Amino acid sequence: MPRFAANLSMMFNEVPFLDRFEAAAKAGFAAVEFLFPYEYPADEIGKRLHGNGLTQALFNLPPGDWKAGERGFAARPDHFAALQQSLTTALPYAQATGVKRLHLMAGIADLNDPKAVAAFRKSVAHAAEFLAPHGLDVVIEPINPRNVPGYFLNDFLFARDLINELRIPNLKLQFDIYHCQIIHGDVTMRLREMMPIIGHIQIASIPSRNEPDGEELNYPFLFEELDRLGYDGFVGCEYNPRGNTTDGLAWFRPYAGAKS
Ligand SMILES: O=C(O)[C@@H](O)C(=O)CO
Ligand SMILES: [Mg+2]
Repeated sequence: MPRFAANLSMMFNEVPFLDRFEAAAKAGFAAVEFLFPYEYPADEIGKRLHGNGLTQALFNLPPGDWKAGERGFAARPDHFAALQQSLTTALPYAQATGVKRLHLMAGIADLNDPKAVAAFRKSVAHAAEFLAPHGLDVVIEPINPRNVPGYFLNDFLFARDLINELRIPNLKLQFDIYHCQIIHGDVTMRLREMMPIIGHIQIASIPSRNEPDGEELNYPFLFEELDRLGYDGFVGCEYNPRGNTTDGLAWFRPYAGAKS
């Protein structure tokens, strides 16, 4: 049975961020993820997480000025110092939560620009090397160009090839099913092929990015497929609830209370 993590950046927005840990635990989640914890002290995040008996599945390294449109530094030539600083900033949060993987965002850059590709390779290798002694994996996530126009990493095949070529043990793929379906389709075959390099999975309905209970994909089939493939990582619920978060959790009832 998949181990679902509530995404606290998108779910439980009925309450302030720090109260979403309790809301997720009460709804039956044993794990959580979120985009960024950096507005809050690391020890407060750790307290809310552990106080509610939750496991932290994932969060992102600092992306730069999000409101100004920055989406990470990894593929941006001349931003290596910012990338290094983002690793240092994230470390206390990783230690406070006990998370085992961090998402390294690529940034706005051109996948066809050799300088951006070289910067991305260097950043990915550096981040993995920096985080390895702390027991942390680095995950990279292809994102569809409708949601983030101009995002560098917009191709699952490029990400797969890079991971396979670099062969860094703690470098893995963040396979967001929502993005995969929009970019490429053929989700089940891609899950089967890429499973050996997958470090984290996320879900949402397509095209609306709501609860995974209808629209374009048959999620119950995909959840069974993850079991058949022996996936034992987390499945992040990275969706915008159609209404009240708890009212939209009928899809989750069969899985609520599963141990992390
Ligand atoms: O899919 C997404 O958008 C996220 O997983 C993310 O990390 C960046 O927005
Ligand atoms: Mg995602």
